Parts: sequence; C-alpha cells; structure tokens
Amino acid sequence: MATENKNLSQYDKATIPNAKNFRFGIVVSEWNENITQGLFQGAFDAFIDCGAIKENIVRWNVPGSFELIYGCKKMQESFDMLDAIIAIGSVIQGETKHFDFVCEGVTQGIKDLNIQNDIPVIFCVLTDNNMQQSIDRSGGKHGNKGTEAAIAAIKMAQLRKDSKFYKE
Ligand SMILES: Nc1c(NC[C@H](O)[C@H](O)[C@H](O)CO)[nH]c(=O)[nH]c1=O
Ligand SMILES: CC(=O)[C@@H](O)COP(=O)(O)O
Repeated sequence: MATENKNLSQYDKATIPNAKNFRFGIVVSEWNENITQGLFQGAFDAFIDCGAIKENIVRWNVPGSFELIYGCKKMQESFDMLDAIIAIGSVIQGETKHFDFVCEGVTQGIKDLNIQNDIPVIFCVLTDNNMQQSIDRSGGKHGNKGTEAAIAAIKMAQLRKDSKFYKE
C-alpha cells in the first residue's frame, strides 16, 4: 500500500504495548533539518502518548543520513539497556546519483545493525524525490513517518522482551 493510501500518524493505542518501562534511543540526521526535526517530534510525541517517560528517551545527532549507521552502532554499544533505536533521516533527490548511493548505503547499513546486534533499529529515513514529498510525510498531508517509527519501536521492544522470556 502506498503512503498516499495510509496516514502515517494513525494508530490504535489498544493494539500497542504500554511503553512506560521501555528505554529508547533516537539518532537524528542534520541534513534537511526542517524535515528531520518534524520526524523526531512525531516520534517523541508518540512515545509519550503511549506511556514512555521522557527521561527514558535519548537523542543523538549526526551530520547526514549516511552517518546514521555509525551513530546507531555506537548507540547500541554505549547503551545496552535500550530497548529500541530509531534512525531518522531525510534524503532528497539531487542532480546526481549520490541520492541512490546514500539511500542504498544507509538502508543496507541499518539492516546490518539489526542482524549483527540485539537492539532493534527502526528505519525512519525518508527517500523522496522532492521537498514537498518530505513535508507531506513529516507531519503533512500523509501524516508523520516519525510517529509510525515510534509505534514500530514499541512493538519491536515488546517482541525483544517476549523473546527473552521464552529463552530463559
Ligand atoms: N544529500 C543528502 C545527504 N548527503 C550527505 C550524506 O548523508 C553524508 O552525510 C555525506 O555523504 C558525508 O558522509 N544526506 C542526507 O541525509 N540527505 C540528503 O539529502
Ligand atoms: C542525496 C544527495 O546527496 C543529493 O541531495 C546531493 O545533491 P546532488 O546530487 O545534486 O549533488
């Protein structure tokens, strides 16, 4: 289903675990900061709405989306008590193929972090053709992908917790 057929900000709290006992990390790219700050606010507000405590949410900034890989890796290593991490970025097509390489690189890098380490990293990186598409998806007409990412982070934190129960 394309985003245009699904509002990114809609969620049913009855289907989401309470986040009061979870601790979250958010790594935010500074490229297209007007977009990434909107994504961050959407994620932060959704965490609080679902019961998270603001003191249990840690934020780091990185220069660009490509640096989300290293930033999330260091956050996994530095805060082993985190239950989930969100990687927030906004990549917008320019004149060259650089867009393709940044998008593919950060996608593969974050995928690898989910395979190699135990703290889930949620992919909240917009890869848009133009600024309007990014505006529409960071609190505009299509909702906020940051909100969607926070809900995914809560659900993955719960899955991770449940999986440890069965292992013990
Ligand atoms: N053009 C965009 C970039 N480019 C920068 C890279 O992410 C990276 O910081 C640089 O190549 C140095 O390693 N980053 C974005 O997040 N968004 C863009 O639109
Ligand atoms: C995603 C990018 O790195 C891109 O926006 C940079 O723009 P350009 O391809 O015109 O150099």
